[in-house]
Amino acid sequence: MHNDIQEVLFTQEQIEAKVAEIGKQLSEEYEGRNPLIICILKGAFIFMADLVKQITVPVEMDFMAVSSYGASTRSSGEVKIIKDLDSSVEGRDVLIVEDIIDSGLTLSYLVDVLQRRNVKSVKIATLFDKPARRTVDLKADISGFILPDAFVVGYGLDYAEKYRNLPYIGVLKPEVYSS
Ligand SMILES: O=P(O)(O)OC[C@H]1O[C@H](OP(=O)(O)OP(=O)(O)O)[C@H](O)[C@@H]1O
Ligand code: HPA
Ligand SMILES: [Mg+2]
Repeated sequence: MHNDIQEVLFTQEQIEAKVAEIGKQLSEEYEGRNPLIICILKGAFIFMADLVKQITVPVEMDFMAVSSYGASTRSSGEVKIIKDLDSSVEGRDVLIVEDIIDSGLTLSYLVDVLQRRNVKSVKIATLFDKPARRTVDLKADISGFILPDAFVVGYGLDYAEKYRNLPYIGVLKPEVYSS
């Protein structure tokens, strides 16, 4: 285990099994359709890569980069689009793939942006969810794991751009971000 990690919440094996389950569920849900899957960078890149391999219907993919945390463990409250989509979403069945929903600010902003671009439907699949931390009313259609109110890293999630490559998800030792 990495020295800055206090506790592993979900192991690589548990995550793999959950991602396979979500992939199966989405394949059934989108049977006969051709969804556009949007990966929210940077955090969702590992989940996206593992998830799409488990989806059996034809899909298209696009990527959007947003940021609101910077080098902090709290949302700045301002969601910045750093890279917008390459393709049009008008009339499309859109599936947003996200690593974590915490305050809900990032996704409530993005759902609003997509709806104004006249999508046919929009659904959210998140691997991790911290419902206790919501400041806006937002629910995912699929939530893989429910997390306690603690800042976590790994499997794409960072603190100040570090730890994204850990294959598990863990709680960071408080002294790492308070120092
Ligand atoms: O529900 P919220 O409170 O909005 O938090 C969730 C968002 O915050 C993180 O992104 P971040 O802004 O850290 O950018 P990153 O993905 O590049 O790390 C995470 O990847 C989600 O997109
Ligand atoms: O717990 C978290 N860890 C990393 N990034 C995050 N963005 C929102 N919540 C978190
Ligand atoms: Mg981040």
